[in-house]
Amino acid sequence: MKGKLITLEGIDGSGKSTICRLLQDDLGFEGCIFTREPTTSWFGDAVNRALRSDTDHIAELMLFLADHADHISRLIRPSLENGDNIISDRYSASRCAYQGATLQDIFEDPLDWVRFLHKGWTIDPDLIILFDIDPEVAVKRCGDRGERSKFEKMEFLKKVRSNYLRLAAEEPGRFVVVNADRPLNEVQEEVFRIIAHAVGTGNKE
Ligand SMILES: Nc1ncnc2c1ncn2[C@@H]1O[C@H](COP(=O)(O)OP(=O)(O)O)[C@@H](O)[C@H]1O
Ligand SMILES: Cc1cn([C@H]2C[C@H](O)[C@@H](COP(=O)(O)OP(=O)(O)O)O2)c(=O)[nH]c1=O
Repeated sequence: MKGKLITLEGIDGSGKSTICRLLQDDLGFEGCIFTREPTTSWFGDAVNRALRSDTDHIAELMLFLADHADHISRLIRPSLENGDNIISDRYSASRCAYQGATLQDIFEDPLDWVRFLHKGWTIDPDLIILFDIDPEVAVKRCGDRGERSKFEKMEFLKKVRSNYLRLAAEEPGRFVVVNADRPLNEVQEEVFRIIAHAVGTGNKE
């Protein structure tokens, strides 16, 4: 693999998509490929359909995994082999953190189980930027988005956040934890610097 894979992670409302848009608009990162999970393929459509209904949590996980497998074979692997750098708004850590929370009544350690399900076929990111924020702040930022999604409930997001922090603690070499509860320009400055350093663009914005 010649390119670098960088993923942006965090609870809903942590500011990932906003930073992703800013990265996409910045000339310093114009050589990067921008992508996301859930993807925009029909697998991603199926995932979004599951998210809008009361789909069984195991079934939902399997849809997320199918979307991930398709994402890897169609875009991630060929792009990395081609030497392209990739920035993905959510990736496998979202599954460990979110499904590690939805499945907590079924498994003793659902995070570990979900992580295991990726082994042997996924491509691990070179760098995971975790946008860390108190769910109270993130939910306030989302306004009425909070009413619509079952994933934007406070207690649930607290569990998701703690799962993310556990992942980061277990793999400190791969994760960078960014305090996302700061003015946008400060978060942007830090994230741009981290990514520029990782992909070697020389962009110091
Ligand atoms: N640093 C920030 N400070 C205040 N509001 C922010 C900040 N970053 C993003 N927002 C706002 O918070 C909301 C959620 O941000 P978004 O980027 O969609 O989060 P995510 O993609 O992580 O769910 C948006 O309305 C966005 O404009
Ligand atoms: C990629 C992924 C997302 N999700 C959740 C996080 C979000 O609540 C929802 C949709 O993701 P997304 O569209 O990225 O939401 P947001 O922009 O609000 O962060 O799906 C999982 O539960 N598991 C996963 O593997």
